[in-house]
Order: sequence, then structure tokens, then C-alpha cells
Amino acid sequence: SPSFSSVIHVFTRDDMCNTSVRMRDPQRVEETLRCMQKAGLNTLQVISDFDMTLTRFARNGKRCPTSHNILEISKMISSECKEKLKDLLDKYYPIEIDSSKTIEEKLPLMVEWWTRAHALIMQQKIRKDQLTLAVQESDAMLREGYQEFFDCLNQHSVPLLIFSAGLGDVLEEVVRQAGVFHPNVKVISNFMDFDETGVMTSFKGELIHIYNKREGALLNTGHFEELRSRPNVLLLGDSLGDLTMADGVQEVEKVLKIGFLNDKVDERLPSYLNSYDIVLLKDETMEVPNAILDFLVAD
Ligand SMILES: Nc1ccn([C@@H]2O[C@H](COP(=O)(O)O)[C@@H](O)[C@H]2O)c(=O)n1
Repeated sequence: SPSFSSVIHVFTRDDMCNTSVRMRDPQRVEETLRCMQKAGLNTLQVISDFDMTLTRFARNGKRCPTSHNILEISKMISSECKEKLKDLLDKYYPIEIDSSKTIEEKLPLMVEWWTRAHALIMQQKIRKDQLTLAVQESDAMLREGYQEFFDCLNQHSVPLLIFSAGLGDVLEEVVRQAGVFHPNVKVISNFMDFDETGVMTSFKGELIHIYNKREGALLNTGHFEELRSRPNVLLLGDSLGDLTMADGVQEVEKVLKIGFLNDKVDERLPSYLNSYDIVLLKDETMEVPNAILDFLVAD
């Protein structure tokens, strides 16, 4: 069974050109993992963002789509609407990753992006039964090693909450088509409402955007109440907004935060190192989360 030194080996080796791992305080990471291992897998829950965290950011230099992009570039969307959605992406994504702006400055602009994009999507008479094809025809891709990650959590009955500001119906289809929508997976996201003929009419419930996951978590107390006996959390995200995903966890003990830093790496590294325990630079794989699971499984 893997020792901590073998986990650290995965963290630190540089024989794989796509892996680069940074830690503000490696000793604290080790202590946290040892505590989690000692407490056992029946005290663990995993909370993960979806877009660009469970999915790849890029492949062969080409950006992979988010759950929004999968829908936005599909045949279901008119070319006029596609253009408008692309304009929104071009305007707001640079703001999302702008390290010179504070979260307070970005927040109203992100709400504006999501609200405008969702208003456009709602006009498109999207059919529920066409989502499967939209995902099949897309370049959506879970990170290398995803199967091991999902299967290991399922095999050990560790709950996985996918907490996404993306499109729930689309991301569920991605996970389903990858064959890993196991019974231990639950999704909190923006889900569509369809009429009796299967045409989209609106979005359900409160909007989840990149910076209100804390509020989203607190609206889902039932889920966290059910997991009260699991106070240890492995949190996976790709934005500073993802750091609040575990705010609903009851009587929390240990939280280990793993952040994928995919874009504008040099500019954003200091703030990621301040906030995440482990930062993975331009790493398109699940190698580090999987090494951590291997270590935690070996109790
Ligand atoms: N119209 C939009 C709005 C947002 N995005 C991207 O989706 C990501 C949010 O989803 P998470 O699973 O990461 O919570 C966010 O990073 C935006 O870049 C989009 O592509 N289109």
C-alpha cells in the first residue's frame, strides 16, 4: 500500500512534462492527509467543481468546452444566438481570470454574464432529448485518470458532490456518457426546466454563478446534513470561487483544497497558493487526486 513518500513522489517528480505541483505548506498537507487517513474513508466526502476541474482545460493546444460551451456551439442554438453568446464569452472570460481585479469587482460582472447567457439560452427552445447528441458531438473530455477517480470513490462508497456553476443537465450527460455516473455522485448546478413536450422553458431555482457557491451550499443543507458523519473533505476546484464549496459541511474537521490552475498561471499563482493547499499547474490529469485517494484508501 502506498506510503506518504510515494504520494509526495507523485507531487514532486518532474519526469512528466504536464505535471507541476506547488504547495504553500507541504508539512500541513502531510499532516492533513495523515489525519484523514487515520480517520478512515467513512469520514470522507469529496466536493468537486466540474468545468476545467473534472474536465480538461485544453488538448493539443486547443481549449476544451465548458458545459455552457457544449450547448452554445451545438446545433440546437441558432447562428445569431451563437454569435451573441460568443461575444459574451469574449467579453467576460478575460474578466473572470483577471488577477488585477478583486472578487468584489468581478462579482456583478459575472452575474451579468450568467444572466445574459441564460436569457439567450432560454429563448432557444432547447429540447431535452437533443442534449445527448450535443454532448456526443462535442469535444468535452474528462481529465485523464477520471475513471480511476470516480470508480475508487464509488468502490469505497465515498460521496462525490459535483458543485458546478455550469449547466447541470449537460454535465450530467458528460458524466453519464463517460460511464461514471455512479450512485455515490450528486450534482448541484443550474438545471433546466422543461415543459410537458420536452422543450426548455426556464432554469430551476436560484442561479449558481462562479462566486455564489457558498450561498448554493447553504441552500442545500439537506445534502450536507445527510453527510454529517463525514467531516473530512477533499475539495477540487479551478477558481477562487470554488473555495467556498465546502461551506455547508456540518461539523467540518479537515479540508484539503486542491486547485487546478489552468490559465494565466504566473499572474494567478500567488493568490492560488494563498488559498489552495495544493496547486496543480497546467496539469490535465487526475494523477494527484488519484495518488491522494490511493494513500487514503490504504488505512
Ligand atoms: N455563459 C457561460 C458562463 C460561464 N462559463 C464558464 O463556466 C465555468 C463555470 O462552471 P464551474 O463548473 O467551473 O463552476 C466558468 O469558469 C466559466 O468560464 C461559460 O463557459 N459560459
